[in-house]
Amino acid sequence: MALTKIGIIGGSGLYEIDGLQNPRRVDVHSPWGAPSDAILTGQLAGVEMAFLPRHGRGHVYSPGSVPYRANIDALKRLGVTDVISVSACGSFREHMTPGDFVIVDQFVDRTFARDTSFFGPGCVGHVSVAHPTCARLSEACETAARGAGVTVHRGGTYLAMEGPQFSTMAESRLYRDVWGCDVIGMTNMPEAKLAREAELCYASVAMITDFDSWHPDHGAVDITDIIATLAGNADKARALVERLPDLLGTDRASCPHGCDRALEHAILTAPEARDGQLVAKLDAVAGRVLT
Ligand SMILES: CSC[C@H]1O[C@H](OP(=O)(O)O)[C@H](O)[C@@H]1O
Ligand SMILES: Nc1ncnc2[nH]cnc12
Repeated sequence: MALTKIGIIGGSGLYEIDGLQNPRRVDVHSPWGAPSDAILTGQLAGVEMAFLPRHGRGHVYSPGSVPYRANIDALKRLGVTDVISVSACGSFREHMTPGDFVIVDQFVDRTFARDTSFFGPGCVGHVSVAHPTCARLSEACETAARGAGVTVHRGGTYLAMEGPQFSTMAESRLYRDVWGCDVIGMTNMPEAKLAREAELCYASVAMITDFDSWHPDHGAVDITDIIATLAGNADKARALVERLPDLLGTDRASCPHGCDRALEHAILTAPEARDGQLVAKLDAVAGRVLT
């Protein structure tokens, strides 16, 4: 039985968490580059925790320049077993209002200028992302959010856009009316795909800040409105995080949905045809199946 280590990736507005015992900032060296920031580690109610602000402290990285591969590799390297992504997002649904949280379970990936995989020439791997989030971890996030008094919606499709500009009204209506998406953000892809490649359970907590640009009564998305909602959302996210250790426990059985075995039959490149340099970089992410 492994030990639980909860990794929190904090999005816009969530740059710190508090209350950790033995807090330490760790600079993790990853072969995939420098992570967004030092990773804050410690324990909460006896459970190991790691916190990484996605955009870095001071919000340095734009959604397209976040070092997603380094971030996921660094969390894996630290022994994280469960990743909870916390993100600001716009809503496409009347009943999902600013201040509500959505436990995302599907994505439409419209990003196009990011490194989307740890695998490549010399080590080709294909994982399934049909179910890109972990139902067990999502359940814990829903329970934690309800316990924290947050209005929470279980299940929703997140449109991941490239950004950094917000959508046009035509795009907003397309994503909502034609594609059936529920929320929109700029960061959960390729993060969720990379977490699956790294055999990490991944859940996404989307914190609504606005109605994007489709809503006749709300007009265009406005960054000042978003910023006004972010601080309250971040306090709720901290209250959610505080409840996770009790829900997940210290001992961790293997994932009932197979997230931690995603690479079992994923690598197609024959051992003798593999690129040694790439295989070396994959030590943390895929060492379990490559050695
Ligand atoms: C704050 S406005 C747009 C910005 O907020 C979201 O960031 P994150 O997903 O890291 O919370 C969105 O994706 C954009 O990056
Ligand atoms: N409307 C929106 N579109 C994309 N990312 C967002 N983050 C917060 N609100 C957003």
